[in-house]
Amino acid sequence: MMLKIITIKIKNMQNSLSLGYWRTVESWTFLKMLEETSGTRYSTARLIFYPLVALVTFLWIYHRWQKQTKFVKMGNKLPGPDPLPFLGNVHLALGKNPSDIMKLALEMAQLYLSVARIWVGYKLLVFLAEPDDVEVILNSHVHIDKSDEYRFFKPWLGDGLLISTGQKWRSHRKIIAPTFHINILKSFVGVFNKNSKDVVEKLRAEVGNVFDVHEYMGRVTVDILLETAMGITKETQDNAGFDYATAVMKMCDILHQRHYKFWLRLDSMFKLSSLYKQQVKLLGIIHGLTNKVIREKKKIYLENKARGIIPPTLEELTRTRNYDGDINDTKSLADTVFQGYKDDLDFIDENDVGEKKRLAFLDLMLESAQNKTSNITDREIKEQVDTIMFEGHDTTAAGSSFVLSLLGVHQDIQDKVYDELYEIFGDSDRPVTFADTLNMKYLERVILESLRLYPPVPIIARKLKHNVKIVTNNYVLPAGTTVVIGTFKVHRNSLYYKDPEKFNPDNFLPENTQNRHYYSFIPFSAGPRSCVGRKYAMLKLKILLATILRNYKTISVVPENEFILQADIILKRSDGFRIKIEPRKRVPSTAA
Ligand code: HEM
Repeated sequence: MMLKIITIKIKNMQNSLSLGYWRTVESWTFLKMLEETSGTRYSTARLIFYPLVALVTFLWIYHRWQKQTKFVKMGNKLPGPDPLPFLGNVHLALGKNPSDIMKLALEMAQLYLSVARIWVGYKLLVFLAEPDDVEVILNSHVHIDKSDEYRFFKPWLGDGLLISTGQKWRSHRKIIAPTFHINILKSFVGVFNKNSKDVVEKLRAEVGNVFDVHEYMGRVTVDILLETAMGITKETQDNAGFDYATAVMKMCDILHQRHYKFWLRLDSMFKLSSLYKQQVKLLGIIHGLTNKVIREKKKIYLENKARGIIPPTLEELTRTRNYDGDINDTKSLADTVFQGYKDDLDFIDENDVGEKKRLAFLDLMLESAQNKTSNITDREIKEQVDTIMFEGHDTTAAGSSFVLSLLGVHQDIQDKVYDELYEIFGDSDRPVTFADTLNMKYLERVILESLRLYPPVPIIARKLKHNVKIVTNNYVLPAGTTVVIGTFKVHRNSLYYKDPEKFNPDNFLPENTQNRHYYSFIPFSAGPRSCVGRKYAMLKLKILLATILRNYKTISVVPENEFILQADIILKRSDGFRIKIEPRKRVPSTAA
């Protein structure tokens, strides 16, 4: 019915447009007659009418031409709401805030199921939610180009790994992926522990209060990244970490506004807005920190080099060694769940990095640039540092905040998590070891289930270079289409999850995962462009959450169906991750 009304409206509009055109022509002809009979020149009127007629004619011809092009014809074969001339479906998002947009996206998802297309002007966006279709795109080595929208990140992340493409992306991924090798990650366990204990201390001030736990998670994830990925110790950090985390959150909000307020998509319009001024200021804070980090690390590197202390080269660290039977010991539940991703991370782990010496991501990049083992420039290093700091921080901050709020709602599940931790640690306060993390099987299922229902990266977008046939109805997506993979929707498919809206960690019991479509669970994306930080994130989340949950019980002040989700670059709750905490007594949940 609604569609019918919209179609009639469009037809009326088209009629009135062409009527408008003829009226303009009639008026102009009338003006000419008047000029000829009276001999007077209506120059002002001419100045207005002549360009107006030209403009209306041009727009009309352009619209008719666009409608006839193969691209538009192919796009219109896909299911989706009827578009308006020139605007496409932009009007659907007009005047909506991020929470309304999320609601609208979910309504559209209900209506169009597996494939939905919308037009933003004459730009075609196709939303995919079927794992078979998602696999066609993500598993491809051809469709690796990010969509145009990622250009909004450029002033911030430059050509970092997240947005670069082609040879540059390939060569940089080859340098960066090994810096997340499991042996290097194991050496971060101490830092994860230390920072997790710090946050437990800070949280003591909140006992009895209702507070937004995301603020604490944002801060601790930045601290951990500075120390692990950048090699900047806590003692040398100042308040910059907090300012950085706040600036990142505000930047994400600006970028998000540029996605859905279509006038801000134009650089010229954006530069006139107050948001641009804010962006310049925020980038000053963000780049100020990354520049400082790189400057200091480079100085230390050169001083060490002068004293003959040279870290091993990347080649030495990633030297291939025969499989020695040691690998299975490091495999966690998540590694089994993600084994179908066919990315380069497992391959790297199966090739030993040699010495298990702690080397930060930034050390490795500096070392490889200094030793000329790669062509990476100082500027490129900075872009990668900005990318890792962004990708590595906000995602895990949201991920851990969702787990803590969900456990606050589902007390029975929290009891099971705590009992597993009690079984591993008893009433001791000892730090978590890497081996302990392999025994946190239930906690791991809770994390995976939380990533399923509330994936921190709710959409992934690619721009197609060629026509692509997908599995659903053999639809063909034309070259130039922006494909949007709605992770949030993919994860809530009743074909793969029995009660898809229900928080149920048993969805990740081995018997439930072994025959499931790999692409029905893609919180870290999949294929050649999957998240390089996946193993880092899972290890960090386990240690951080285990440490918090050994010390506190979390209580949510709102039920899960009242979480207000915000369609942002990173999925968040616009009502805040409000919880309460109570100190734990360090006895099994039944005794408590
Ligand atoms: C729960 C935590 C995390 C989630 C859910 C997550 C998710 C993702 C997703 C979905 C992508 C693909 C984005 C796209 O194609 O548009 C991605 C890419 C990426 N992630 Fe993560 N991520 C997490 C943590 C991390 C961490 C801790 C790091 C680094 C320390 C990291 C570094 C990256 C990088 C560099 C890329 C770009 C990879 C490429 O294009 O080759 N991520 N992540």
